Amino acid sequence: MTAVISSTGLWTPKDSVSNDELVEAFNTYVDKWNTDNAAEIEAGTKDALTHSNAAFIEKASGIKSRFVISKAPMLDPEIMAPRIPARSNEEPSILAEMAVSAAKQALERVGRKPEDVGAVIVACSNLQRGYPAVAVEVQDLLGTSGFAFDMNVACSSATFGIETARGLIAGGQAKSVLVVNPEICTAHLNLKDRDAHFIFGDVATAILVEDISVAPTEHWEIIGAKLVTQFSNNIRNNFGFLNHTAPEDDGMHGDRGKRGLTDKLFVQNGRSVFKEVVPMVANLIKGQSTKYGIDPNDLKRMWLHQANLNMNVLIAKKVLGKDVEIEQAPVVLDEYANTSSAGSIIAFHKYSDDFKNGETGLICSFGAGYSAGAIFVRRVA
Ligand SMILES: CC(=O)SCCNC(=O)CCNC(=O)[C@H](O)C(C)(C)COP(=O)(O)OP(=O)(O)OC[C@H]1O[C@@H](n2cnc3c(N)ncnc32)[C@H](O)[C@@H]1OP(=O)(O)O
Repeated sequence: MTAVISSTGLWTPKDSVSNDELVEAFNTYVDKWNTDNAAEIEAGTKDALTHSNAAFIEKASGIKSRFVISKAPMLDPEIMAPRIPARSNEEPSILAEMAVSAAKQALERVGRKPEDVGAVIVACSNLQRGYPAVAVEVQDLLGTSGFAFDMNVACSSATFGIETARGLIAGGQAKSVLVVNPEICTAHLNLKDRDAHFIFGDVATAILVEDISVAPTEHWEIIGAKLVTQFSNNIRNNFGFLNHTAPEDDGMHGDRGKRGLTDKLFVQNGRSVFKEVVPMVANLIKGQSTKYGIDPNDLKRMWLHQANLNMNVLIAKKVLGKDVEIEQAPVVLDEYANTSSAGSIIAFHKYSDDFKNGETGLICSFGAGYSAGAIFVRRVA
């Protein structure tokens, strides 16, 4: 039983926010906060907030802009957050809607009918509710058969989802499995946190994983995959269903995070993440390449997780033993920022059409957990 990747899909929000726009809003918020708190700052009981800087953002991360679902409120210094109106239970939920848009594109690209899909996995960092599973709603909206479920491995949700789909196919549960990654990362982002306000964007991706017996002639053979996790608090978000039960935490308004920022949103020690995740991922890629008898230099492309450009350049250098050419490790985070699990899939979707029969590549995710997933693929055309 061989599972292959038959197709991918991408849904991008129409609005984009540049670093300059984001920084202007942030700095206006900072000036107002400092004015409102001038007495405490003067008395030394509060620290003044510091301006952000667009040049720093691009240099430190490689990010130039991000696509977002709710632009105006994010840039309103009085709000500094997306505003996504709640929907009634009779309307499709926003996460399901985004997932369906990406999934439809993946299906249409290979002429696959929804009813031929036997399983849907919604694999993403932030699920919008406890239950029913968003994936079951996607199944209903698309009209797929079989079953559906949600899973979350943060930034590695898509690669773990692909490998889970492969397992379902091997176990005979389905011949055609849709893995979808709707990511509204701006909603878990603290736009008042200077260290992180620039990091994330919104998007949805889809991957169609199929048994070779039903797959199109042109597809991506999965040579092999490896998943790893290693516990770390360096990327953490304490949002969850127990928040309102914590007596010491004043419900959702806990203020225990790094530098007094809310820990019910994304918080990270970016420097530590950088230092610890780079060797973890480089060793993963090198170890698996050896196992499959592939010289990493023969990989035509590595579609790496899109969190930080400098991090990707360093990982590629450790793996290849030399500086990487941009075509070999394409960048989408300049335009999309960090879109968590979707990042490496956007790169794969946008930069894979030039592959010829037999050429090999690597989809690789890494992030919170820590978690990392490496999927080695070979083009069959
Ligand atoms: C879903 C997921 O993918 S989870 C995310 C996974 N996370 C990652 O992969 C993160 C990897 N790490 C990173 O990307 C980087 O560490 C970054 C971009 C977060 C930060 O870059 P760094 O170069 O490490 O910056 P660092 O936080 O050390 O700050 C360096 C300086 O810039 C300053 N700085 C921080 N933010 C800003 C800002 N917005 N504007 C201006 N200056 C800033 C800091 O105050 C610091 O100043 P100092 O040297 O005077 O103390």
